[in-house]
Amino acid sequence: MNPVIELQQLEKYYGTTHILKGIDLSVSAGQVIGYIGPNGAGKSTTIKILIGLIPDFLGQASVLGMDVRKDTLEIKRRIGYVPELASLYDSLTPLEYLQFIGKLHKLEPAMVERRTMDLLRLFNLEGNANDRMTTFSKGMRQKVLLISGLFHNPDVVFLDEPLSGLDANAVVLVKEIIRQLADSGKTIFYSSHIMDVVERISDRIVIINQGQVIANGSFEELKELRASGSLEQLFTQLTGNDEQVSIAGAFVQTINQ
Ligand SMILES: Nc1ncnc2c1ncn2[C@@H]1O[C@H](COP(=O)(O)OP(=O)(O)OP(=O)(O)O)[C@@H](O)[C@H]1O
Repeated sequence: MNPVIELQQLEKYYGTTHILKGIDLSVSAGQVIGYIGPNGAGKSTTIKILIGLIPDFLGQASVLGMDVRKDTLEIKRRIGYVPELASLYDSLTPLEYLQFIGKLHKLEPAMVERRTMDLLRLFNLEGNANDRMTTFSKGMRQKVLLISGLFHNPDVVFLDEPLSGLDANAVVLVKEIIRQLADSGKTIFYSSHIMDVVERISDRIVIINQGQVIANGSFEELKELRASGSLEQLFTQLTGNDEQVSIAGAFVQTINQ
């Protein structure tokens, strides 16, 4: 089966800073890929390249067999993207915003209205459908972003920190949505810092560090790299930051001086 997402020797410079140093990755349909790494490792940059937001990179990147440099519009039609920082048109209401998203995807207006209300209700936001989003909490905004990224039923979904700001019930709901989307054949590529979630819902976990893939496999396979119990422990060991206790001690000592 052809890969749904493929990266070959992906490199990215910002100015003279080498951020991605040759990422190779191949993802099949129906997989949930957890793409993790330390702050600043290049996760959002990789996602932005895959969705066509960053065209200047080296190497090859394709989504659904299409070149992300050339087939930008067709790719955008078939993917969903939930960005890292809530960049919503705040002065709109969720109803207005999702109608706007529906128009961008050329969806039928009556269906857009019906789907909007149904999805807002499922996220407990039906009472806020006509409120300006300037008044929304972080989690409420994140829910609207999640709905807008999935609204047009995309084949491939890119989620950058999708659980940011969500309460425990919403986290469980989003995890289940991700699982059920993948079970129905959709491909989910997401980054997150919440290791126990990544551990539980990913078919494959890809860890990047200093611009390179340092681990790529199921959680069971990754565990064989080190004799550690959890993904959190494995992550801190592999990314060279397993001195958090002494760093925390130094931090507290510094503010006490
Ligand atoms: N537009 C930009 N111009 C210059 N440097 C950038 C730009 N965007 C990102 N960077 C740098 O590229 C590196 C990777 O950033 P990126 O946002 O991809 O990291 P990330 O892995 O998503 O991090 P986080 O976990 O903190 O969200 C960082 O060092 C960042 O400072």
